[in-house]
Amino acid sequence: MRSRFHAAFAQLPASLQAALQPLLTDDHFPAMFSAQEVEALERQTGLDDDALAFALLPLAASCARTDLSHFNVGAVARGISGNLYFGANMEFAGTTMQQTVHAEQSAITHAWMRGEKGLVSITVNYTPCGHCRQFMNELNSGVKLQINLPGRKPATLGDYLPDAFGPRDLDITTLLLDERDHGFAPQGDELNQAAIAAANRSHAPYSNAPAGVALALRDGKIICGSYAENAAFNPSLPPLQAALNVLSLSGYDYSDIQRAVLAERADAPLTQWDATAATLNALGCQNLDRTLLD
Ligand SMILES: O=c1ccn([C@H]2C[C@H](O)[C@@H](CO)O2)c(=O)[nH]1
Ligand SMILES: [Zn+2]
Repeated sequence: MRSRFHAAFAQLPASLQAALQPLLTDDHFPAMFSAQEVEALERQTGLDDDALAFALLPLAASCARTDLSHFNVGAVARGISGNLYFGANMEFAGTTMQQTVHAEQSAITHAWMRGEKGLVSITVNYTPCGHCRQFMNELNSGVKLQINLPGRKPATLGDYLPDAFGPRDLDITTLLLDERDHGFAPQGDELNQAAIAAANRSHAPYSNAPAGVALALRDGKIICGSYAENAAFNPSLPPLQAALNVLSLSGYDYSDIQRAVLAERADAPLTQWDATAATLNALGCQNLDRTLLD
């Protein structure tokens, strides 16, 4: 089991420890459980869906990277597939506040990057900030998304974000987690193709500037991130953040990154290039290439 989990794991109920132990042995445990694993965990522990998600929060929160705040937020998203996905906040020293990934954004984009098509609920150990409520309002689950917080009755996004501004106000009908293919043809080596595939899945209806990042790790693994725009623009999540999120949740470190590729349109009104290069630089990676979508 990765060392990050040790302290949180030790605090879990004994029955949950026993059920989880065999699933956590790999240092690169994917920070998610399939519907089948969830069913087995519930059978072995007697916990129901929501109780299991709450019980897993300390483990999710232990994935946080909070050099600035030391305030670890954990989230567990449940997909319509029945899978559970961890999320945790990430802060990036040497960059800007704007690069921060919130735990709720982390769980949501994690689910998306693993192919989930919609979310049923999100369980969080602190009340979601306004930025996260707005980020969640981009999802195809809409205001029906269930939000579970410690000590509160289950409520919906609609309860937490009344009178919301969202995609419909800008006449956008393709929502976050909807299946999307921008249709750019694969080109270049495997890493370039992975970045293009990530860009093809990106949610960029406001700028029409699809973008994706692929990271090649020293062990040969490739991790991808797709750009997720938001109707309110600022809560958008850059493609590098989406990739670093999966990397970190999967038990890798920034020093495991060997090479990165950003895929974006040459003639797009926005570019991810400078921000991607700056953040990667701060993480000690200078090996970034750009592949142009056409
Ligand atoms: O809803 C919230 C509020 C804050 N944070 C994180 C962001 C930052 O890393 C730290 C302090 O705000 O907590 C979240 O993850 N979710
Ligand atoms: Zn937040």
